[in-house]
Amino acid sequence: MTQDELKQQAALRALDYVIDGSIVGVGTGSTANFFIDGLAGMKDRIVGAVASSEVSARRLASHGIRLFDMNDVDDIPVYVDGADEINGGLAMIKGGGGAQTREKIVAAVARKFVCICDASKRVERLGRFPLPVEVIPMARAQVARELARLGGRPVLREGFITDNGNLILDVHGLSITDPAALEATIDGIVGVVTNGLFAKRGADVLLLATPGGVQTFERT
Ligand SMILES: O=C(CO)[C@H](O)[C@H](O)COP(=O)(O)O
Repeated sequence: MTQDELKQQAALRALDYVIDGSIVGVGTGSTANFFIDGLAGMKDRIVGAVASSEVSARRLASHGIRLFDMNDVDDIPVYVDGADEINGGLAMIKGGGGAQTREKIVAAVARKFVCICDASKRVERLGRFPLPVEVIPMARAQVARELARLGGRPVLREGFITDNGNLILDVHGLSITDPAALEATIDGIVGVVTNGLFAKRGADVLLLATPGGVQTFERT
């Protein structure tokens, strides 16, 4: 079974969590794309969706799914998104697609975060995947110095501008022993918009697609 087939299996299982008559929070990435395509098959049962990126918004719209602005929405029962890494406590690294800021905003409002992944994303310890940090352009060098002081090796994502008009520094080599503490520390650096650690607001449910089937894990 290919990685894409596994991603699709996890994504389609997440359709079971969609609540009729609700506005669905939708993530970004190749796994989220499979979810969007599946959601199209039940679009008459939902009110619409809020997207965590322009690219997901376009894909939702292409299926005729009604889009809502986050500022007009105060209840999102379920948010479905992928991850770059997820640990046993359902803390994640996200932002491989550079969308972590909007993803965090939608996830913050959502009552339930359903993470959809193929088995390669499940790790014992977060940090092999470089941590994406969204940075205000004029603060790039200053933030890079601070991240280096934390033991990381920040690398500018060349040619990439976020949906918010900012830059991404991908930070290699961080030792992430306490994801929530590091998330707060990095967010405290002046000029950082958000970082890709989702520990304060981790997933509530992980749908992990393995060759043997989709396994469900719930936050305890
Ligand atoms: O955080 C993300 C985008 O910012 C994605 O969820 C993450 O990069 C996983 O992507 P994919 O489903 O393509 O493996």
